[in-house]
Amino acid sequence: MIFPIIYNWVIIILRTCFTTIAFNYLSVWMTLDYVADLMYLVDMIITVHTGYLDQGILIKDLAHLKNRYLRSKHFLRDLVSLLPTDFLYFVFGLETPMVRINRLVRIPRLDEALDRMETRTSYPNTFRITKLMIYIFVLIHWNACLYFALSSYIGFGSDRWVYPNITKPEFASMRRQYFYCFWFSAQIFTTVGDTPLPKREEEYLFMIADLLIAVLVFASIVGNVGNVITSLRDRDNVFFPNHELVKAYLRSHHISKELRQRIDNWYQHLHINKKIMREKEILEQLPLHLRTEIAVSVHLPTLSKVTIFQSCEKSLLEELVLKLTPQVFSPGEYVCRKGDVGHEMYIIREGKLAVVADDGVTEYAVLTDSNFFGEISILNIKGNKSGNRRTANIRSIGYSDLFSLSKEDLTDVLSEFPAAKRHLEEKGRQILTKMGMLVDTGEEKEGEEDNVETKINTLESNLEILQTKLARLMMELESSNRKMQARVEQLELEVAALGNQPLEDEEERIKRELRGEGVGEEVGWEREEAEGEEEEGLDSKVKKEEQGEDGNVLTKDGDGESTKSREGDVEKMVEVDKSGLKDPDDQEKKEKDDSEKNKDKGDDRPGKGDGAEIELEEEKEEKSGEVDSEEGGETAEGDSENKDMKQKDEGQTKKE
Ligand SMILES: Nc1nc2c(ncn2[C@@H]2O[C@@H]3COP(=O)(O)O[C@H]3[C@H]2O)c(=O)[nH]1
Repeated sequence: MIFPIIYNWVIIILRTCFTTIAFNYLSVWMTLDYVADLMYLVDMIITVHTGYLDQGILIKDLAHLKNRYLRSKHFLRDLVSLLPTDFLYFVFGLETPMVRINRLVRIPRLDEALDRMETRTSYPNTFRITKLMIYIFVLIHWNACLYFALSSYIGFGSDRWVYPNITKPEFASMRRQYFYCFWFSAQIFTTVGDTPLPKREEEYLFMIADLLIAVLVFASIVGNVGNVITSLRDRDNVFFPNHELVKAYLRSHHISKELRQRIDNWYQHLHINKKIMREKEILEQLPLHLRTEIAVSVHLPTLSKVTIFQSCEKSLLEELVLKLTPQVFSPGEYVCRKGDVGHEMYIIREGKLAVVADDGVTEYAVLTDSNFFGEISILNIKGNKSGNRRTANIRSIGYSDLFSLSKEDLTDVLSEFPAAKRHLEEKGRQILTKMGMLVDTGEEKEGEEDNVETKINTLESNLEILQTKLARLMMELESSNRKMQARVEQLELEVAALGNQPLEDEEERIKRELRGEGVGEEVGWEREEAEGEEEEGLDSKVKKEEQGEDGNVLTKDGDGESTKSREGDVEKMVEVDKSGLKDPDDQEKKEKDDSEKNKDKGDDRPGKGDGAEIELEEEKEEKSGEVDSEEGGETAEGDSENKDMKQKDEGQTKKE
């Protein structure tokens, strides 16, 4: 649309005012006219098919788009600009191209096109200046055309102000006519003041209008050019630090000429080699992902040449690239000095640097592009005698273009990429060994540390096992306490109840009772109930602990070995606990066995009616005897078992 609109704006007025030009190239104008019209038409079709965003969603439905366009004011404007006014040629003749004046109303579309170009172009300032030049040209061109038309109206050569007589050969040519008028018009607008004085009122009016345009419109256009130039300078200021300010500062503080010279050279180097120091600031407004992409495409080639980063994953490089700060060092300048505390490491982007002795002359090594240095003092290498202090002086030989990476950023990145860390440390260790600044216990210490770690882990798991055991033992203790208490209470009751019986009988009964032979149904049952309750409680507790949430309490730490060993422990403990708890079937079986045993033995203890409970009691006692003897070894069986139990019972009674 830029072409047809500018064409119409320039040519229609030209052809209207300069009739010779219009007639001499009539066929050209006619062709171009209809090409421009065709473009106007195509533009309308394209506009109908151009989707738009509605709440972030691209609307592409043709019927909807058509409807929207037909209802918009743009459609009216486009339609007016394409009305076939050319038919008026038949009325006014071909010498009146003014009939096409409606083509000019498409001008807003030109603005739109230029705005879009401005946001897309990589050279916005050049574009802005070009746009302004076009506007100025069109303005002067219109003025020139009108001047010629006015001169024609007043009469060529009738006074000094108007265009000279075109019958004179030197003013007759078409080109002369146009150039003269354009020059005259430009002179008025720029208010150079070298124009002939107007003679007639029309001439005065023309001059007044022109001067007003010059003051208001032209001045604002020229002002815009000024803005463009200022923004160009601002751009430079953003790219490069403001040298003028620094210069003024140096002068006001009477800085030595030599230092000032060095600073000037540094600035010159930046400008000549287009070194941009404020990258971070410039790209700050972009979202992070775009910034990363830019930084990666700009700096990745340098980074991937650095040995330590060659084998690194892209993600590490991407993380790293955003943290790099560009720095430029001048010839002879020290990047770091031996003994200083290290805060950052450096990657050489371009330039040469020397590792120099303290005398500043002896060079131990020269570091070039894609090398790095300054890592030793920030890596906390074990056994490094110099700690966090620089181990060497590094001096820039020429101008050096470096990337610096702060200690914090490096630590952050390396914590996620241990391979790169090892590589860096290895290189640092090599240098330190060469210099004799590494305490060789570094490796052993590492081994020791590993050892200590394993020990701590084992201790921790053992502690857990012990805690579980302790919990179980505590529960058992509590349970036996309760048993004892119940028993004592029982005995007290019995003593009270039998208070009136003869002392000898009483004594005999208590003795029997203490031996665990029981005194009768009631007591036996009571005791059994109490114990049963306790056992049930304990049983469920043990089961709960045994199973835990996932069916295995001891798999919590995910350590296979320790889990296994602890499982063994649990089994033992469960056995221990179960010794006091009976499975009903087992109990029945055992009861039978025991009664048979008693029969065989011809035991004179009370028969089934009285003795069943007492036997149960005994069994329990037996089991608790097993608990006690569990850790000691095997449980005794048969008679010996009973004897043992009796002894134990006696012991227990004594305790009571
Ligand atoms: N000490 C020493 N440092 C070197 C040598 N070559 C390169 N360097 C680097 O110089 C850097 C000086 O600062 P650091 O001690 O932090 O880390 C050092 C190394 O990265 C060398 O031969 N000796």
